[in-house]
Amino acid sequence: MLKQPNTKYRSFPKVQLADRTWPDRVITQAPIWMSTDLRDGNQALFEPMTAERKMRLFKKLVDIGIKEIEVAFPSASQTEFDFVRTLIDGGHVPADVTIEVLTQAREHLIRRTMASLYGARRAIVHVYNATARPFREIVFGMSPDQVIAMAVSSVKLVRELAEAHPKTEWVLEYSPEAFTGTELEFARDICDAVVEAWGATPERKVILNLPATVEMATPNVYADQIEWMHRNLSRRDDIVLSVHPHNDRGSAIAAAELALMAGAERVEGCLFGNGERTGNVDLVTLALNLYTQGVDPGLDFSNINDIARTVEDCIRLPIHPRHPYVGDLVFTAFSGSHQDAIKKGLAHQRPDAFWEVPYLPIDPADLGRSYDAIIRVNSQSGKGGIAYLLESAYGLSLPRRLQVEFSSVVQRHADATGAEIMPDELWRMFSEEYLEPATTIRYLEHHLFEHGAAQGMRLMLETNGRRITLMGEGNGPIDAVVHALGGMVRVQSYEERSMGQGSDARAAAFVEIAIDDIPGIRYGAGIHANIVTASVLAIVGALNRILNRIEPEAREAVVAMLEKSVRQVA
Ligand SMILES: CC(=O)SCCNC(=O)CCNC(=O)[C@H](O)C(C)(C)COP(=O)(O)OP(=O)(O)OC[C@H]1O[C@@H](n2cnc3c(N)ncnc32)[C@H](O)[C@@H]1OP(=O)(O)O
Ligand SMILES: CC(C)C(=O)C(=O)O
Repeated sequence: MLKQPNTKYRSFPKVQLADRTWPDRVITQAPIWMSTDLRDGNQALFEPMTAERKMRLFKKLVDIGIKEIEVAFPSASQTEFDFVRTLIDGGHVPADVTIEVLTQAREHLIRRTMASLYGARRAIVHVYNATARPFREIVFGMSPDQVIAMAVSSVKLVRELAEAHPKTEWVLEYSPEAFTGTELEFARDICDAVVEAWGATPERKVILNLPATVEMATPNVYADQIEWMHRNLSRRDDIVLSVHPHNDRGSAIAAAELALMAGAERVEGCLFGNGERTGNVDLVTLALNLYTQGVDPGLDFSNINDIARTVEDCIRLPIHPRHPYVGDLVFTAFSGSHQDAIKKGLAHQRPDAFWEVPYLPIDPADLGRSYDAIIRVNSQSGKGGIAYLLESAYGLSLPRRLQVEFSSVVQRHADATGAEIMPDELWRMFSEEYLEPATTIRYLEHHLFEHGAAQGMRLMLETNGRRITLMGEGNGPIDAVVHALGGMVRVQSYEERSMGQGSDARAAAFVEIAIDDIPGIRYGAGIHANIVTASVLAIVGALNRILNRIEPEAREAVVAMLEKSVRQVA
């Protein structure tokens, strides 16, 4: 790259529009949407779509609710021409949908283009010629007046051919191609001439489409250009002002939004931003941006995954996993603080309240996406995401401090493997760590019985291959177990939850214990149909987890104390 890029590139000139009004405007209604997936999108593919794929995508666009669809460049090939004929002759165009086709401003191409449309109920004929100086001078070798004459004579020819076929409702669209690089006065003059040549009226408007054929500047400059045109076109009431942003600088969405604020009423683009080079503006993102501001886009993306798969299959290009609203990863949080906030936000969100879940600009359910995939766990995840996955996949809700304890277990595993951890893997780790820890002391069975005002507990365990029976009593089962264990165990916290519902319901007990003279506090968990059994399992589990972390001699000392308890009680 150059050390001094200013020797090769220069900044885009400002538009003289000191009293611009668009910065204060808010978009309050959806524009007219025009999909050019089957034309601009199609011309940007390794291989153009087959007629079958074009038809499939056409039907999907109709399902979404798009009412104006540019279906072909009929003079480019027989396939393109035939596709338009099939749509018309096969009766595939719904009554509320208008098909559109594109043609250069050249007589033989216009005649062929019009022939493709005869018999249509309503059709938009889209004529274009480039208007920027390099095109005028280098491509066409024409003066500005000659370029205007080219546009005007083409429009007159379309008008003449249209008038010869009055059964069709004809709409003219004109694009000064390369508008963003065209002097604004010249763009206005050629557009005014076209409007005049078509004989436009407020009832028979011309669509004037001002393309960012190449996105050349920041979006505010495009907005200024659109507002300038909006204010300076001589017959604004006879015009539907349309924009066609490309994404060369990556800001097509912003450019389209600012253009709407600046006076545009119609947007041309493609689903998920397919199109020449870096693509056309993405109609899905634009529409859903409106939706998240409370504006009905008039388009239906309730099953966005199905739309995405159809588009990918038709155009044979993948959608990026981080593409707004649709990418596989956009409703996913890997990092701990995001997971924590999303988990809390989802729990806090009421169905009838304004959407307010941190990090999620839209409710994934509105797009037919599931919450399950929102949180995923890898080495950057924290306790919140881990807890969310265990709860959503297994109905297991962990106490907060247990979440902290278990997340360090998960963290070690994630660091070692470097991979994402799926819910079944999390469950396996949780089971190994808490439900089936390596055992010094094995639970066999217990009997709980009334013992006067107290509860008595006979607890059978196995240590070193020997069965021992301990007796205890207390003011409840937990107290009785602690007593049976000789009082060396102190319960720091106890929580129980239910897992599942009805006859399948099980109890989950979580106990946090400490042992006298042994450092560390550990959780144990027990899951069982019987809550007392779950609690006993949790205490024995926690005991084992502590014993697993200490020296063998200390462990033996604890076991010896237990066996001593047997003698004392028995
Ligand atoms: C920004 C856009 O997306 S514009 C749409 C682009 N899409 C397409 O081009 C669709 C596929 N194109 C094609 O199949 C062919 O280019 C055709 C059928 C349209 C034309 O083919 P050809 O007649 O062989 O011309 P070619 O492709 O070489 O185009 C260059 C000629 O078109 C002229 N031209 C280019 N754009 C226009 C225009 N909008 N209006 C009038 N003439 C034009 C050029 O000046 C050049 O003319 P010249 O040969 O007299 O110098
Ligand atoms: C023909 C026009 C609208 C076009 O595709 C462009 O300028 O990008």
